[in-house]
Amino acid sequence: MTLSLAGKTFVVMGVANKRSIAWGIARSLHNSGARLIFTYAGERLEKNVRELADTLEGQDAFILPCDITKDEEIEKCFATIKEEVGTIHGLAHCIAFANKEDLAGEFVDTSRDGFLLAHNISSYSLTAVAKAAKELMTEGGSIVTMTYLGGERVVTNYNVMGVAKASLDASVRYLAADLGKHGIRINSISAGPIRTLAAKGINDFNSILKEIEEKAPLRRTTTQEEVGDTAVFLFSDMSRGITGENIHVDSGYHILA
Ligand SMILES: CCCCCCc1ccc(Oc2ccc(Oc3cccc(O)n3)cc2)c(O)c1
Repeated sequence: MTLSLAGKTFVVMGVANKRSIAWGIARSLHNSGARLIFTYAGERLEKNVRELADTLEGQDAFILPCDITKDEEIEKCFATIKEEVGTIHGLAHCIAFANKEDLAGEFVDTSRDGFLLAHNISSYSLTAVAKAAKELMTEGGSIVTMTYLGGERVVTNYNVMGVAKASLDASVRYLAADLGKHGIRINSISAGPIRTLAAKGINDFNSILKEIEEKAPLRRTTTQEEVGDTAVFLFSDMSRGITGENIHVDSGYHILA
């Protein structure tokens, strides 16, 4: 058993720029010998993803759009991937969104639309994508999604995204129960805060980073690289006995009261 992913193909969903967690996962996958397929949402990101993919030596990345809020788009995206490569061996789901006004103030004030939007993009999209990807995982596979501590306990300002992550975390367990018989594992990585484009939507983000540097057991914040390396472990045979699990890559912060 090795961490090598040579000869295997993985779909990475959610690269926005070089600071994205999805890009950290893509780089670790590439360094482990994987072939990569990138999907992005919104034409304006295609150039970013192409430029980043071109920096991966010897990687012949396939890049295509996928708006995960539309079932027909997901179907078309995976039909295209099936034509291009036939079989995939794993998928990284690094997609979430909530309206900025729902990431501040009090959770009790969340609108119905804001609640549904956050759950549609940040939680249901995993189930929709897993259903489509399952058909291409003819040799089994491994799915990894990104979650956060705010789905396990109250983190100020995380609000509706925390409730959506709780839904995502439960989805990982129910999907693991369904997909195991097809040789498909599904797990989550709970990453400590990283300064990404998404983090710009979080009020007072800097104070959280400072608190982590002062209090986390490892006394430092989390990097895209270490999240990427844990993803490679979850995509590799080294984690063949693990499904429905969540691994905290957060310098140990979650163990503190
Ligand atoms: C108050 C919590 C501090 C630590 C938050 C760590 C974290 C950072 C980014 C995370 O990902 C998102 C993704 C989308 C998102 O919604 C956004 C992002 C930017 C603008 C906007 O209007 N919505 C909020 C967080 C995430 O789930 C968790």
